[in-house]
Amino acid sequence: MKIAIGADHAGYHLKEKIKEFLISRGYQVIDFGTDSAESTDYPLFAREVALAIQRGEAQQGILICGTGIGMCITANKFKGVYAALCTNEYMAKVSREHNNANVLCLGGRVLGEELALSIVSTWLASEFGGGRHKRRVDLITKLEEDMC
Ligand SMILES: O=C[C@H](O)[C@H](O)[C@H](O)COP(=O)(O)O
Repeated sequence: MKIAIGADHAGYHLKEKIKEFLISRGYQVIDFGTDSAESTDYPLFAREVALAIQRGEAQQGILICGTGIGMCITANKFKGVYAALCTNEYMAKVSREHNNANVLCLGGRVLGEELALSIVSTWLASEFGGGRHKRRVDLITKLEEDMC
C-alpha cells in the first residue's frame, strides 16, 4: 500500500517521524514535502497529496500543518478525497469505519509525537464499515457529482 504524505513548516518535524514510522512498518511512502522547517504554504502540499490520491498513485494520504485544519479544508476541495482531521484514536477509527476517509490530517502544533503515531497506527488499521455508513458516504459522492 502506498501512502502520500505532505506537510508545511509547522508539520515538517512530525512528518519526518511519521514517515520513519510508516517505512519501518513496510508501507511505501511518497513524500511531497516540505523538506525543511522554513515557512511555506500548506495548500501547495495538500494539493499534491490530493492529486496523488485522485490519480491512484497512492491509496491513502497523510497531511500535517500546525493544526491540520488548513490541510483538511484544502484536501476536501478535491473530488474523491475525503480528509479527516483527527486529534485522538477514536476519531481516527471512526473516520475510517464511518466516513471512509482516505486522507488523515494532523496538527503538528497540537499533538505530541507518541499520540500522533498512535493515531496514524489506528487509522491505518481501521476499515470502512459499509452498511448505513455506505449509504451516507454515497450521498457525499452524489453531492460531488451534482456540483460538477
Ligand atoms: O491551518 C493552517 C496551519 O495550521 C498552518 O500550519 C499555520 O497557519 C501556519 O502558521 P505560521 O505561518 O504562523 O507558522
